[in-house]
Amino acid sequence: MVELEPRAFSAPGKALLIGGYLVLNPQYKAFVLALSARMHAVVKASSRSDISGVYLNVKSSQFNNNQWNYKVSRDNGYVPLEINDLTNPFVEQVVFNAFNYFAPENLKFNYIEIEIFSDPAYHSSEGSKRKVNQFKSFNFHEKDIDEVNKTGLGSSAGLVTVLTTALCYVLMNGNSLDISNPNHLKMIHNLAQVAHCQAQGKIGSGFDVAAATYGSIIYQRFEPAIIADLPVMDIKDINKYHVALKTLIDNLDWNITCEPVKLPPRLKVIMGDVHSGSKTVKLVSTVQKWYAENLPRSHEIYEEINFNNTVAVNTLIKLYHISEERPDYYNKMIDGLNNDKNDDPDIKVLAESIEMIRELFRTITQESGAAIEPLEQTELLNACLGLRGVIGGVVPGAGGHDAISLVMTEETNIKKITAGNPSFKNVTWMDVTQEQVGLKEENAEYYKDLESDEDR
Ligand SMILES: Nc1ncnc2c1ncn2[C@@H]1O[C@H](COP(=O)(O)OP(=O)(O)O)[C@@H](O)[C@H]1O
Ligand SMILES: C[C@@](O)(CCOP(=O)(O)OP(=O)(O)O)CC(=O)O
Repeated sequence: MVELEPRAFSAPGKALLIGGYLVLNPQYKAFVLALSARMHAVVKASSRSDISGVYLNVKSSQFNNNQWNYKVSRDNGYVPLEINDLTNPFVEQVVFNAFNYFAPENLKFNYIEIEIFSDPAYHSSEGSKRKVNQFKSFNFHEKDIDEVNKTGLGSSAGLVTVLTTALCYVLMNGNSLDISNPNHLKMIHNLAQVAHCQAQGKIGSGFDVAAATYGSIIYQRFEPAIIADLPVMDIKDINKYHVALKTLIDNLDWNITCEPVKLPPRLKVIMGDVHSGSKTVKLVSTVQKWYAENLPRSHEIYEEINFNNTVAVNTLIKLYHISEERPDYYNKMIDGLNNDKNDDPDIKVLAESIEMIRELFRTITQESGAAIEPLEQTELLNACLGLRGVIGGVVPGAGGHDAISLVMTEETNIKKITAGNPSFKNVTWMDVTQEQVGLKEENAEYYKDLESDEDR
C-alpha cells in the first residue's frame, strides 16, 4: 500500500465591510476582510487494491461525529454516491467538480480521507465542549452540523475552498500542489466558486470564496453567466462537462479583481454577534425587486452608495500610506482617537462616508421592506459610535440581524468599555479580528490528540 503524505490547509471566514448588494454587479468594487476564524481540512490518501474505484471519507467529528462516505467512479460522471444516503451539498459539489476537472482514468490514490475542522467563532458555542492540543482549539458539539447555530462568517465558502485544495492535492497524484503558485491558487479559486454556486443553487457575487482563497481584498465579481452556462452532466457523454469545466477553469478570463488590502496599522475590526441572523437570499431578492421597480432612482441611490464606498476604501488606503510615509503623524492621530479626539480630516472623511452608506441603506430598508439595517441594529451601531476609539460600524454583507462589524483602534478594549452598559446587553463581542492571508498550508500533525479542556 502506497501512502500519500498527509497535508493540511485552512481558509478564513469573511466580512463584507463595504460593498454589500452592489458587489453583485461586476461594475462595483467591494472591500472584503478575511477573518481570523478558519476552516481546516487534513487530507490523507493511499492506494488500495482491495477496493474497486475511488472511496472518499469526509469526517467532521466536531459535529456529532458527522461523516460522509462516497464512492466515486468515472462511469457515473464522478457524481459522488453517499453510501448511507446522507447529503452535504457543499462536499458533493466539490467532489463532483474536482474529479470532473482532473477526470482521472486510474487514480493512484483511491482511498481518500479528509478531516474537517471549524474554528470556534463560526458557530454558537452553546452546549459545546472545547478540545485542545498545544496548537489548536476546537469546539465539539453533540448536534449535527445543520443543527448548530451559525454566526454567519462563511463556513461553507471556507469549507469548499479547503476541500477543493485537499482534493486537488490528491488528484494531482502527490506533491506537486503548491498554493504559493498563482496558477494553482487560481485553479482552486475557480473550482471552489463553481462548486459553491452549484451547492447553493444560486450564483452570488463570490466574495466569500474569493476571501477564503486570497484573504483581505478589494473584490469585483465575475459575470454570473460564465458559471450558469456550464452544461449539465450527461452520463452518456461525460467528456462534455470535463471539457467545458477545463475551459472555464483554465482558459477563460474571469475578469475579477482580487487585490490584496490591509487595514491601516493600529486599527482593527471587531465583530459583535447579536444572536440572530438573516436570510441572505430573501434579502437579496427583495432588494432586487425594489431596484427593478424603482429605476432610475434606485440606480441613482446605488451610484451614491458607490461614491461613498469608493471614498471609504480610498481613505482606508490613504491612511495606510500615511502610516508608512509619516509614521509620527499617523501615530499621533491614533493616539488622538484613543483620547477621544476625532478631529483628523481623513478619519472624519472615513467616518462620514460610512455614515452616508448606512443612511442610504436605511432608505432602501424603508422603501423595499428588506431589513438591511433594522432599527435595533441602527440603535446598536449608533451606541457604538459613541465609544472612544471607534471610527465606524456597519452590518456587513447583506445586513439584517447578522453580527455587526466595527472599525476601531487596536487599543480599544470593547469588552471592557461596554461591560454592564444596557445598550450593549444583546451583543457578544467575538474573538475574531481581520487577517490578510487567505488559503494557508498548515501542519497536518497539529490536529492530532485533541483532548478535552478539563482533562489537561
Ligand atoms: N465543519 C463542517 N463540516 C461539514 N460541513 C460543513 C461544516 N461547516 C459548514 N458545513 C457545510 O456548510 C453549510 C453551511 O453553509 P451556509 O448555510 O452557507 O452558512 P455560512 O454562512 O456559514 O457559509 C452546512 O449546512 C454544511 O453543509
Ligand atoms: C448581499 C450580498 O452582496 C452579500 C451577502 O453577504 P453575507 O456576508 O451576508 O453573505 P452570506 O454569508 O451568504 O449570508 C450578496 C452577495 O454578494 O452574494
